[in-house]
Amino acid sequence: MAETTTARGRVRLRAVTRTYGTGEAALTALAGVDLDIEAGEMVVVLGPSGSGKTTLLNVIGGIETADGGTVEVAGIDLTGRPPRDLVGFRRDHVGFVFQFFNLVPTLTARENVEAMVELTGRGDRRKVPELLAAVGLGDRMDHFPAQLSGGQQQRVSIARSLATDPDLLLADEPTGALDQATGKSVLKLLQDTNRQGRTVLMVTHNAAVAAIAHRVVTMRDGAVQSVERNAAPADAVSVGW
Ligand SMILES: Nc1ncnc2c1ncn2[C@@H]1O[C@H](COP(=O)(O)OP(=O)(O)OP(=O)(O)O)[C@@H](O)[C@H]1O
Repeated sequence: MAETTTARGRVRLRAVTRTYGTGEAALTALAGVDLDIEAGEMVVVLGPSGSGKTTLLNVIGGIETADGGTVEVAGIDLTGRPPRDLVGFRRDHVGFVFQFFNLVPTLTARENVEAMVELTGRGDRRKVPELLAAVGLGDRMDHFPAQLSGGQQQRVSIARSLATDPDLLLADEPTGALDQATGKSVLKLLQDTNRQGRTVLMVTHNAAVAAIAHRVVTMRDGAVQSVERNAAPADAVSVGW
């Protein structure tokens, strides 16, 4: 898999399509998406339910394959490659954050993050406590997910996604299950991550969150309806909803 250093964290989509099902049951999730994301950008994707936001994120993250068009992420051509062929791509380039955290309930916070290092062979197990401290969980590392609040669990999941040092962080409704104050602190963490140079692409229903983005992509019916640039992205702490 060839890549160049300048391409780290960059995304290029051309005429990307994705349909689920066939015949009368066919559902077009992506209907020809063109989108470029530059390395180091924070991009927020808005749009009504069913407009294709999650599918877009999954195609970029190599969790799903586009049926048509071209997909290039971090300088790697993913076009037509099935998810099973993209294990190495995901491991080396992408971090995922989900709405419901997806932590392993039988592992502590520290073990959840360590498991990612073990599974991928990337990152440094000795740095896991440092990572958890950086997301504000220095004193909760040995707690199990059920002993943590939703916001704390999301912090663990962000630490886990950063443990492999990804070029690109993909976050699908990361604040969707959190109250406002907790959600804001998670947003701040994602913004800090971006400010350290990592590309962040975040899907949300919450239009207020778009204020922190460099660019806001609005999806409708599987296509990009608009792309707007924020002249002065807001600090996550100042966002309210
Ligand atoms: N695995 C699947 N099988 C069949 N249809 C699917 C699948 N995943 C998504 N779809 C359909 O594709 C369309 C786009 O779904 P997607 O989840 O990408 O939208 P979304 O904008 O993220 O929606 P939401 O905001 O509700 O999460 C929807 O009509 C959805 O029902």
